[in-house]
Amino acid sequence: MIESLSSQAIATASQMQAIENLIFQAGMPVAALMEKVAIRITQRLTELYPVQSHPHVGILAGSGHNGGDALVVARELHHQGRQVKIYTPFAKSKPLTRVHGCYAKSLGIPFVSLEALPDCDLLIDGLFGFGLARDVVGDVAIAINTINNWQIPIGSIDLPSGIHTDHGGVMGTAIQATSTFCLGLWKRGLLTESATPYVGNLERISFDIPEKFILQVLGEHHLWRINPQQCLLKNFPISRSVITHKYEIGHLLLVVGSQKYGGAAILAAMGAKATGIGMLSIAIPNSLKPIILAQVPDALVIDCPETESGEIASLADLDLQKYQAITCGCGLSLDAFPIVEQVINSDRPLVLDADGLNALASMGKAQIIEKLNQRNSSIILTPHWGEFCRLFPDLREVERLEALQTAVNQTKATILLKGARTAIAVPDEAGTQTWINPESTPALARGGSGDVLAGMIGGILAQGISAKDAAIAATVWHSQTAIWLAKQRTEMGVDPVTLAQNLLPFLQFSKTDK
Ligand SMILES: NC(=O)C1=CN([C@@H]2O[C@H](COP(=O)(O)OP(=O)(O)OC[C@H]3O[C@@H](n4cnc5c(N)ncnc54)[C@H](O)[C@@H]3O)[C@@H](O)[C@H]2O)[C@@H](O)CC1
Ligand SMILES: [K+]
Repeated sequence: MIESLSSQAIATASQMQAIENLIFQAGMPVAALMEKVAIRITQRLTELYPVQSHPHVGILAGSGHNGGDALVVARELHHQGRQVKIYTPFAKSKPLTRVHGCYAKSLGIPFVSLEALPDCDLLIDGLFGFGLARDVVGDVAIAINTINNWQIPIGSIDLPSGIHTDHGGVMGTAIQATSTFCLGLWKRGLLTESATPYVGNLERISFDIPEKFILQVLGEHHLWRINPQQCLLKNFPISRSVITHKYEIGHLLLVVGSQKYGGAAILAAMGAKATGIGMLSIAIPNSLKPIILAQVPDALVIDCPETESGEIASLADLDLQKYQAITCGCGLSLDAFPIVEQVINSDRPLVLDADGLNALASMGKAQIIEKLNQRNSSIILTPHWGEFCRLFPDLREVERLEALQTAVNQTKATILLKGARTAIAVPDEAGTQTWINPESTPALARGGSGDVLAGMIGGILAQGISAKDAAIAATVWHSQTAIWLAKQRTEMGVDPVTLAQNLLPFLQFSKTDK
C-alpha cells in the first residue's frame, strides 16, 4: 500500500520539502537520509554502469544537498575501485555537502576542472535538485552546455540540473540526462512535455517515506503517474461471461468519416474492433458505404444522407439510445456541426474527437460549459494542444496541466490531452484527478493514430468500463503497442494501420512476456 501511494503520487518541490521536514522532525537525521538515498543510487548505477565497462566517473557536485548526494555516490564509487573525479563550480556549499567534500578529499579523490572530465565513461549530475531557485547562468551554464556536447552517459540525481521541479521548464539551460534517478516521490516537472527531452530513462529511487507523511502533505491528492504495466494487467483482456451474447459485450456507434477523410472512419473502426466489442455500427456519408464494408465487413454500416461536399448531412431517425457508447468526430469535417450537436444531446457515453471537438469549439466557451454540464452520462474529449486551445482559448497561456485541470473543473468532462506525455483529467467529487502517461514514442506523431485511439476508447467504454478507466487503459495500450512496434520496425514503421493491427498481438506479447 505504501509503495503504491508513493509509486504513483506526483509532488511539487514544496510538497516534497514538506514531506522531508516531517521525516526529519520525527527523528530521522538529515545525514542518515542522504546516506540511505545515495547508497540506493549507487546500487542502481552499479547495475546500469558496471565497474568494468565504466571505470572512469566524473561527479558534478552542486552546493546543496543534491551535491551532497553526489559526493556520497562519489565516495562509494571510489570504494568500488573506480577512478573518480569531482568537479564543482561553487566555492561555498551547505554544511553537510561540505563535510562530504572534505571526506572525499581525504580519500584522495581529486577535485578537478571541467577540462579534466571528457575522458570519463560516466558523469553523475548532482548540480541542482529540487532546490533550483532561479535561472542557471554564468560558469555553471557554460559547464552544462559543454557537458551536453560530450556524448558521455549522464546519470542525473533527482532531476536533470536546470529543469524546474514543478513546471518542467528549462531554467536557462539544463543537463540532457541519459538516466534520471528521481528520489522519493515523482516530481511534477519530470513528467511534463517540456522536460521530456532532458530526462532520458526516468526511474524512481524509493527511500521508504512513511505513508502518513505523504497523506498529511498531499491530502486529497490530485496528480498521479500511471504505471503502464499494472494498467495493462488490470484492464486486459476485458473479461466476458462464458454464456454472454454479442449485445451484452457492448454496441458502439461510430459517427465518422467524410468523402475527404474516409480513411479516418476505417482507422477508428480498426481501433474499436481490437477491443473485442460485441457490435460495431458505423454511421458514414452514404457514398462511403462500399469502401467501409470492404474494409470492415463485420460492422453494421449506416449510410446517412450526404451533403454536396461529402459530409454526413443528418443522422435521420437513427435511435441513438440503443448504443452503449458513441465515438464521434474522426474525419467528420467541420460541416457536420448539427450531427455533433445531436450526438452530444443524446446523453449516451460519448467520445468526442477531431472535428467533433472543432464543432464543439465553434459553439464558444460559455455554451460548451453549459452543454457539457447538462449531460448526465460521461463524455471524453480527446484534444491535442491545438484543439484544446480552440475549445478553451482563455487557457492558451496557462501551463498545460493547470489548463487541463481548469477545463475539467469547468466542463465536468473527462479530458484526454494528447501529446508526448498524454494527461487524462477526470472530474471527481474530491476535485479533478489527473493521470499522466509516462511512456510514449514520437512514432505516434502521425496522421491517423488519434483515430485508432478514439475507436479504442469507444470500444472499451461501450463494454461498461468507466470513462476514467477507458481513457487511461486505451492510452496505455495505444502507446505501449507503438513503443513495442518501434523497437521492431523503427519509429518510421508505426503507421496507424500497422498500429491497429498489432494492438492484439501486443497484448498477447505483454501477457507472455512476464
Ligand atoms: N531535503 C533532504 O534532506 C534530502 C534531499 N535530498 C537531495 O537534496 C536535494 C535538494 O537539496 P537542496 O534543497 O539543498 O537544493 P539543491 O541541492 O537542489 O540546490 C540548491 C542549492 O543551489 C543554489 N542554487 C539554486 N538555484 C541556483 C542557480 N540557478 N544557480 C546557482 N545556484 C543555485 C541554492 O542556493 C542552494 O545552495 C534533492 O533534490 C535531493 O537530491 C536527498 O539527499 C534526500 C534528503
Ligand atoms: K541533478
